[in-house]
Amino acid sequence: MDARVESQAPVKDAIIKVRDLVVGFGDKLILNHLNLNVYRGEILGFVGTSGGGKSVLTRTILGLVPKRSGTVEVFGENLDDLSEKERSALERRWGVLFQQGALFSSLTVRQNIQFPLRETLHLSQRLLDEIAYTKIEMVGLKCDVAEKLPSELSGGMIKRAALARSLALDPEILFLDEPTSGLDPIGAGDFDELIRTLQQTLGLTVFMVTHDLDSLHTVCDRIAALGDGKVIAEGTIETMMAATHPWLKQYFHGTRARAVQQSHG
Ligand SMILES: Nc1ncnc2c1ncn2[C@@H]1O[C@H](COP(=O)(O)OP(=O)(O)OP(=O)(O)O)[C@@H](O)[C@H]1O
Repeated sequence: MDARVESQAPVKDAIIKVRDLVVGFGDKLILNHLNLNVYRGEILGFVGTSGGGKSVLTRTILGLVPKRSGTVEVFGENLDDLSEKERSALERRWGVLFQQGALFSSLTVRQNIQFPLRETLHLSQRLLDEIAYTKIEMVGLKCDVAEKLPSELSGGMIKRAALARSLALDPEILFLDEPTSGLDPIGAGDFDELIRTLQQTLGLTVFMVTHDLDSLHTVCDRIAALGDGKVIAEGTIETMMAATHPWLKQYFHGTRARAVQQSHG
C-alpha cells in the first residue's frame, strides 16, 4: 500500500480495552484470558452462547463483578488505578441499560430520569424538569408519559424510559444488555433505529450484548463473539458470516439466520 495513504488512515481509538481478563466463580472459570477493544464511536454487538459470560463481562467492565486477573481500561484509565472519587467521576461518563429495564416502580418516568441527576448534581427543580423532558423527547416518547408510573407503560415504552434514564448524565458510552429482548419485531426494529440515531447524533459508543440477529445486521458496526471464555471472532457481519467456528456457523447460518438474511436482502 502507498505509505502516504496508509499514514492518512484514521487511527482507531479504543475507548474500552480489556486485556487478559480472567473471571470465575468458585471452581467455574467464565472468562479465560479474554481480550477485547471497543472503539470510540462504534456500536459493538457482543454475541455468544447462552450462559457463556456476556453479562459477566459487561458487569466486570462496570466493576460489579470482581476479576481474578487482567486489566480493564476505560477512557485510557486502568480502573484498578483510580481512587473512589476518580472512579465515580468516570462512572458518570457511561450509561447502562440492563435487560429488565429496572425503573423504580414507585417513581414516575420523570422522577426515574432525574434520579441519577439528583444523586450527582445540585440542580434546581426547573432545570431537572427541563432535562427530564429533553431526554423523554430524545427517546421518542411523548411528554405526557413524564408523570406516569412504569406500571402504566407498555414494554417498549419502559425500555425507552429506562434508556432516557441511562442518558440522563449525557454519557459517552452506553452499555446495553439485550435491549430488544421482550419486544415484538417491529418494536425491536424501532428501538434499534433509535439506538443508531442516538449514537450518530450524540457521538455515543455503544457496547451491546444481544441475541438479536436483526440488530446485528442493522445497527452493529462490528461484532465480537464469545466462546470458551474468549473472543473467538470479531469483525463486520460479513466477517462473522465467513467464520468457520462451529457455533458461529450455526448461529449465523441457522434457520433463524437465513430468515433474517432474506429480510435484509
Ligand atoms: N454472581 C454469580 N455467581 C455465580 N455464578 C455466576 C454469577 N453470575 C453469573 N454466573 C454464571 O456465569 C455464567 C455466565 O453467565 P452470564 O449471565 O454472563 O451469561 P450470558 O452469556 O450473559 O447468558 P445469556 O445469554 O443467557 O444471558 C453462568 O453459568 C452463570 O450462572
